[in-house]
Amino acid sequence: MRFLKGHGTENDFVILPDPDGELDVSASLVAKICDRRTGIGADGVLRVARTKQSHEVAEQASAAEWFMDYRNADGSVAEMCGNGVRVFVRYLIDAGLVQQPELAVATRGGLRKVRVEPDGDITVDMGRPVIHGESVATVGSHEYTGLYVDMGNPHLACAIGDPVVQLDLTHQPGFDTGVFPGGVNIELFNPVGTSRAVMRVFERGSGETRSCGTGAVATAVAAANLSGDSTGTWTIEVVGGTLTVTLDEDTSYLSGPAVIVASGELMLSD
Ligand SMILES: N[C@@H](CCC[C@H](N)C(=O)O)C(=O)O
Repeated sequence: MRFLKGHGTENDFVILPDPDGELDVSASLVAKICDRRTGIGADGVLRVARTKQSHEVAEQASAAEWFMDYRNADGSVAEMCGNGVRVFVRYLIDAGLVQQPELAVATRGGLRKVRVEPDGDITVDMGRPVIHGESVATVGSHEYTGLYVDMGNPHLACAIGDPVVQLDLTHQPGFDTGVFPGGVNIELFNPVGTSRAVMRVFERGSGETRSCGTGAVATAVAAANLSGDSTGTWTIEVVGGTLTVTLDEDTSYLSGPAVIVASGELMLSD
């Protein structure tokens, strides 16, 4: 099985090209691939499939040739991955599968329009964030109140007083399973000056990662909400780099780098 490896601000992915829909990618195979000691190591897997051959998203086939079949490191599926879709498009361009700098990608969370910028950064129209109110995350003995933001996938973005760099995120933070029965991605952030935040994230299905695109947008939404805004451009500093989030009346945009760093033949099997 051919694979590539890429990352967006160090949120890293194994890419499995599957243009003819031939791969049987089970949850256990994904977990083996993502294992950082016995596999390739990644936060998730991006299977590159044709939308028309993918029954889950077949209704998007008239608008998007390619479907980003995203899996978390534990093998679970997720609706959307903001950094994943940027790396996915970097792969499509590098592989010569698309030529134009603007295209739509099918995801379980719906169609996402993507643009390759002249400087090489990749911008995704992430859709309109939906705010569902407040909930609480627990890290160690500390409780942090945050905003439940739906980005196609669920997020709880908490502004905290403690420096995020000092948090111990080696264990799953607590959350209200009544509010998030399917789990949640938890962002903890420190607002810094105007329109900037430093963020760490504990992702559903992957644990702490060095960046999360949907989480960066959720963080911008929560940070803007704290300052009484709903629009503007935010710089989100993540462990693996810097992402730019723009919120406007109707939608949100995520921009940042995305690179492919390796390719090879996978010798793992189920
Ligand atoms: N890292 C991603 C989000 C991946 C999915 C997430 N773990 C979930 O289960 O919802 C991003 O960049 O958005």
